[in-house]
Amino acid sequence: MKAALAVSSGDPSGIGPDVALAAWILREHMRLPAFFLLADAELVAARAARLGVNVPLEIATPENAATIFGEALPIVPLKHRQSDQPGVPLAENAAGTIEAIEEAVALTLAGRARAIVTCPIAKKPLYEAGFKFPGHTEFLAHLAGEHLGYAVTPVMMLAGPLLRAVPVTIHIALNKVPAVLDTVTILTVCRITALALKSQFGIANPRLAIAGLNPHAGEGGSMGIEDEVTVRPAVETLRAEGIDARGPLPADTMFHADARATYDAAICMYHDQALIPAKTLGFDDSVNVTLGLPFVRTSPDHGTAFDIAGSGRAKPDSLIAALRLADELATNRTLAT
Ligand SMILES: NC(=O)C1=CN([C@@H]2O[C@H](COP(=O)(O)OP(=O)(O)OC[C@H]3O[C@@H](n4cnc5c(N)ncnc54)[C@H](O)[C@@H]3O)[C@@H](O)[C@H]2O)C=CC1
Ligand SMILES: NCC(=O)COP(=O)(O)O
Repeated sequence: MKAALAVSSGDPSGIGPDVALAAWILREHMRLPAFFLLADAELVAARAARLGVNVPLEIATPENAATIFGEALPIVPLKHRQSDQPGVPLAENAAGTIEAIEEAVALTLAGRARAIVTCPIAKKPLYEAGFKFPGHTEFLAHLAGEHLGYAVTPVMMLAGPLLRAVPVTIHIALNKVPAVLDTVTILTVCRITALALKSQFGIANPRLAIAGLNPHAGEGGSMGIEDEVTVRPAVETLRAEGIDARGPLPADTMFHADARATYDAAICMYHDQALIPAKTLGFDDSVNVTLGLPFVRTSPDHGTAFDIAGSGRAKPDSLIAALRLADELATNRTLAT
């Protein structure tokens, strides 16, 4: 029997517990891979009662979770307790939120879990509790780097049926993007993306469409120089390496259907350039994947949705897509090694 996926419960005041419970209820109908939830079991029980769903919970180990999964939602309990206050992010819950992510990584690296699926975290309560990373992506890269003994460059990909989009810069203020963006970073992100598309997504010759930074990809330098000075040299180097890369392309005409048919991933220069088209085209079924790690990590594309936590309105679709994609990528990774 395959090991189960490790699901970190995210900010417990958000919809992580809601969508995990809903996904478990749909496990047979949606043919979901087995997963266990790293969580405070009492909080999950309280949330299930609040939502009025009848989900048997069973305290599990990573090893027996896959066996339990058909009959009960396996909970691998946290050391830290968490308080069930949907919609009210609490710094006091941060320790458990961080523990769940760290434990998911440790279990996956030890081969005790198949891959990691993270439910959403809100950054602010974590920062208030001293968390130093902009988001999961950077934290997971840090944990992977500690394990490997060298720095890891994580790459965020939003993967959906209609679009794969990769932001080169991630969680930074827009006014910092031009200074942070450089040719080497674009090259690294594109190489990691091309490799992952081949080895994990089964695309033999991945085609990358690389966006410019400025309107009209800089209009020949008259609307900004970064497209010519920073992006174009990266595209030329990638092409010289045999990677099918095009750009810098005007971002505004990259995402309509005919344009999307010409590439396998859009490489974007900043967070919203990638995430706006990704979430517009597939809010319910896109998945946030971190490439470049020594393990598989996926996540729903949405955030904590504090406005609907505990109300029964949270849709589990993106978590379901994340569970499926984690299972598929873990299989492909195993086959590749
Ligand atoms: N992977 C992660 O950990 C992510 C965390 N976040 C964090 O989430 C927090 C809130 O972010 P927002 O920008 O408000 O985005 P959000 O995705 O949490 O919510 C945006 C809107 O979409 C709705 N929504 C989100 N998920 C839904 C679902 N599954 N079913 C039905 N409706 C849903 C919400 O109710 C809200 O109206 C922030 O602190 C952000 O940092 C945001 C994205 C990803
Ligand atoms: N907007 C995407 C996002 O914030 C998710 O980031 P991460 O927590 O997966 O790094």
